[in-house]
Amino acid sequence: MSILAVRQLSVWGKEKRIVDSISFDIHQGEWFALVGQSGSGKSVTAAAIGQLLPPNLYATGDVRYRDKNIVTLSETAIRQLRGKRLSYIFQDYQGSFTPFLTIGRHFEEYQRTHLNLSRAARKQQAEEALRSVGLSEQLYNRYPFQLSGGQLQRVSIAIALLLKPDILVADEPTTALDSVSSFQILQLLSRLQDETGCAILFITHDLRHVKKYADQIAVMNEGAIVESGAAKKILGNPSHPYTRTLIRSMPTLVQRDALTPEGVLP
Ligand SMILES: Nc1ncnc2c1ncn2[C@@H]1O[C@H](COP(=O)(O)OP(=O)(O)OP(=O)(O)O)[C@@H](O)[C@H]1O
Repeated sequence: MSILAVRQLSVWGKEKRIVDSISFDIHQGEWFALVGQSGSGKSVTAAAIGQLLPPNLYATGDVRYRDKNIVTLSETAIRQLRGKRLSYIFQDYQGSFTPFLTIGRHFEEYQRTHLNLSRAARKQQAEEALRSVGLSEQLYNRYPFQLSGGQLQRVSIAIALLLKPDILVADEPTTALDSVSSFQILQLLSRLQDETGCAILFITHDLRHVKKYADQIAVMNEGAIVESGAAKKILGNPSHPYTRTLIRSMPTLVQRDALTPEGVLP
């Protein structure tokens, strides 16, 4: 059974339709990748799901989470859902932090909104969460500027997973990181997904990440989904010309695939 069922979701701007009646299902514990070139509508789709669109855009259609259309939930209801059941991490992790608040205060704000815990329990929970993403609990008292990009993205993951959501929306979470940090963040997400059983909606234009981690993919082009299904099948045998072009534009993916088991080109 799907945990999130997206049906005929469209996103409209003033002058045009940006996302064009797309449908897909995400199942419990699944890594679902939404892929496509820059500007194809991935981020707007992710934002529409949690009612995070900027004011000049609006969504129509159905996004079912536990039999509720969450696109039409009230502001209060969607706030409760976001964070508790549906969490987000973003490419721009810097933007998620307030420079003059410590890491601990960022946890606190989140905990106070969603939980009823004593101060000591909040601190203990935050320190455990920091350790779960491979960070020292000493970062609790530090300010965002004292952490590296990779560390800050780890903190946002720790906060996003604090309440054990059913779905984590990860919108290009590694784009702003160097390749070593990106690799570590993806490994971390994969481990935490195994541990928590959450589904991940992973937004990316990098098919190398998809190849390694995704169970299912949907390929977006100009606001529409042109092809979707099991990641292995689509990457191994794409049927849509756009998907084929996307795969061809990833030289390392093609080259690695083209190598024989001995590591040479046939
Ligand atoms: N606030 C906005 N107002 C008007 N148009 C917008 C707005 N935000 C995004 N768009 C347009 O919607 C389209 C899809 O943008 P979106 O950010 O979803 O693409 P994307 O596939 O996520 O790209 P990227 O990989 O570069 O993040 C683009 O043409 C973009 O210019």
